[in-house]
Amino acid sequence: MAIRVIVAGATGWTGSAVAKAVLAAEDLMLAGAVARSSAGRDIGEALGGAPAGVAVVATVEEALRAGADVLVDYTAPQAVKANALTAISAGVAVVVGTSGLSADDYAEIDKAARANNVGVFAAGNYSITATLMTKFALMAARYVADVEVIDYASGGKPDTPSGTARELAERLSTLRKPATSKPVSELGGVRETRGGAIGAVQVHSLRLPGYVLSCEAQFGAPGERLLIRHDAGSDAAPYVAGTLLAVRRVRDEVGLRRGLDLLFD
Ligand SMILES: NC(=O)C1=CN([C@@H]2O[C@H](COP(=O)(O)OP(=O)(O)OC[C@H]3O[C@@H](n4cnc5c(N)ncnc54)[C@H](OP(=O)(O)O)[C@@H]3O)[C@@H](O)[C@H]2O)C=CC1
Ligand SMILES: O=C(O)C1=N[C@H](C(=O)O)C[C@H](O)C1
Repeated sequence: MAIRVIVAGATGWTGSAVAKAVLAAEDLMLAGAVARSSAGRDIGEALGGAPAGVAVVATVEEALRAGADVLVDYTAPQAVKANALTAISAGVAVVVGTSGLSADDYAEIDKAARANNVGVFAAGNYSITATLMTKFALMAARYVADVEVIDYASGGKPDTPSGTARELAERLSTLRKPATSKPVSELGGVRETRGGAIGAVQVHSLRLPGYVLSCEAQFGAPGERLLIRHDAGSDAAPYVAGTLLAVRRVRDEVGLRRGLDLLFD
């Protein structure tokens, strides 16, 4: 039987690519589409194609009324947590694409998922090459103590750091050896220029026209540096396959799992 999928943010840059892929996949069924400004329209037509027989609704609560197995969220940082908790409390598994959630937010989502016997999957970045960046950086962190993360995005990105950088810093923190640089708290001058700490890793976010989203882990050792970097282009296609992989696997476990690499191996 096809997996019934609701896409929240179905008219957006990423959500529209995911919704089209769900409509095209034989083992998936688009059970709902959420977006406020297109509410009432057929999602196929809203995306510039043939009618799909699914009306866009303004909220996840409304979409859940038709029944679903998995909610995919590509909305906005201020909407994603409530959407995820709403789906979880209805017993529906969740794939989180939207960025902006903190470690505390994820702990709350995990607790709710376990209480409701539901699976949740989240990845700061569903692209395969971005996931490889994280994997390679985690490998390097086993051998090199000093690492900082730099996050580049367009000026309009509403959250900082990016979901990609946040997840990378959180995961590097789990392997982090003591840094050799002076502690930020002991520095004179403008301390904010040293970035913000996520776990044990300093993260620096640049917001400039010309970037889509890039993320790099910079490792330093005496006399040398290693740069591991991912650059996203202006097409949402790289996120689709990873998102659908998570949709197909999210109901296999209870509670939250984070990082697309967990599904690679
Ligand atoms: N993990 C990953 O690999 C990736 C993560 N992202 C993240 O996904 C998120 C979305 O990015 P992007 O696709 O560029 O965003 P867009 O702004 O292009 O699209 C957002 C979509 O969500 C809808 N939306 C926004 N707010 C709400 C709300 N409160 N309730 C219901 N629907 C809402 C919008 O429609 P309307 O305004 O009409 O409601 C629109 O359909 C961002 O946080 C981004 O960082 C993006 C790409 C990859
Ligand atoms: O806001 C975006 O555009 C993107 N955000 C994601 C993030 O916050 O890491 C990743 C994606 O490359 C695009």
